[in-house]
Amino acid sequence: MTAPANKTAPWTTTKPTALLILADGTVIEGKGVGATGAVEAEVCFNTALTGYQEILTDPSYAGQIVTFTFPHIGNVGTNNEDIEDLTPANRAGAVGAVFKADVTDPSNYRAATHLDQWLKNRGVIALSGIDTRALTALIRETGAQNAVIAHDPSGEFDLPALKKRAAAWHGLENLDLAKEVTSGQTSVWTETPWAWNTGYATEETPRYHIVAIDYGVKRNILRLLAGLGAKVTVLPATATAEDVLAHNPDGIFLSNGPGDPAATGEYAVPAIKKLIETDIPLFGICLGHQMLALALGAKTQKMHQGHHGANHPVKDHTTGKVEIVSMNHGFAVDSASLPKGVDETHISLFDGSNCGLRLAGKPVFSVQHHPEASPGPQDSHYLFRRFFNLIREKKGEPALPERSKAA
Ligand SMILES: NC(=O)CC[C@H](N)C(=O)O
Repeated sequence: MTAPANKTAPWTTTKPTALLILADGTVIEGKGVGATGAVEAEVCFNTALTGYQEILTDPSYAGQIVTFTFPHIGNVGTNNEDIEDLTPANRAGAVGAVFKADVTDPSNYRAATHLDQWLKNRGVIALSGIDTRALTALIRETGAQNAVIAHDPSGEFDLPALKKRAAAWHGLENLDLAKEVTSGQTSVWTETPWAWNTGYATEETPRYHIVAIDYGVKRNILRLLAGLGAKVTVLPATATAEDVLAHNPDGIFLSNGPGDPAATGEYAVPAIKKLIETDIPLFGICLGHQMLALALGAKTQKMHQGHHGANHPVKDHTTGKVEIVSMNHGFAVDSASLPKGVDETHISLFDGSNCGLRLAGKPVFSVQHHPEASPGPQDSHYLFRRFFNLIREKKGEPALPERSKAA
């Protein structure tokens, strides 16, 4: 396969100001956007049609460069609301981005900052003007690639040195990034929940207490938990089972997050093992799902190209319903390794891979996809209600319908 460089693009009649250098030495030339410098990361592609700001600020993208298959990125600018990492100061999220079209001036009433400036502020290096279809096809054929993305407005690059860096980068396997992106301190989530997100009227006074372990949690997860009537205490990734139980929670939530789930085996997995011994309802999303599977004795593995998009079909075996979901993962739970007593509840209809599990006889379940969306369809919001119903059941309260009229 030839390099998907687009050397005839108008801005490259002089020198390219940004490069994407794959570990195999392929050099893709483009126009620099955002921060300058060079960084090693894994390149993946995301097929969502909307939500570039939420995608770029999803802490699960730490250590990754996102190639957007949607060609026009930046046209609605950026704002201060569509940010998914918990503390903006952390600036956790993708380290690089690849766009097809040049970034235009924003045209949207919510736009506060031009994408170029916003990427600069966050330290994200991007390049535009390449054939993203060809790059996506290359990733689909050869798998997610280790690479270096480099931006220098002078167009002066030390190519041999950058190629060396790309080839030498260790990749995401065995890499623990959750500890790096966690907000790192105990806090109570206070942002006002968005009632429209829940399908139910927001409860005025929280009736339940949920402890969320932050491995790189997305804001919309916390909003949805709060919107269903919970006070949410956020604990750092390294919280022990004792730290969690000291808060006397009605429910425990394991968040999404970046890196290799198997690399969290020293702190997260042992804590989760203890937490599932209690009878407290527990719900995990994405990295939280993968770590729960590890705690139950299953295995996780690196995927070929991963799932990154907002249009993936997933089947819920417990209801027979198909939901169109938001996805962002490069590792997956090996269904064949699920031990007895652990049921596979959801599968991807793209490749049959595991997308959910539940522990027989315990109020414990998790999913691989992103029911909080942001961005993406809200088909899976019912999973939050499923979690709350486990809490309600334990308290002797009647179950809420899983699906509101809107869902
Ligand atoms: N969104 C997530 O939590 C991602 C989980 C994990 N880092 C993966 O890539 O599979």
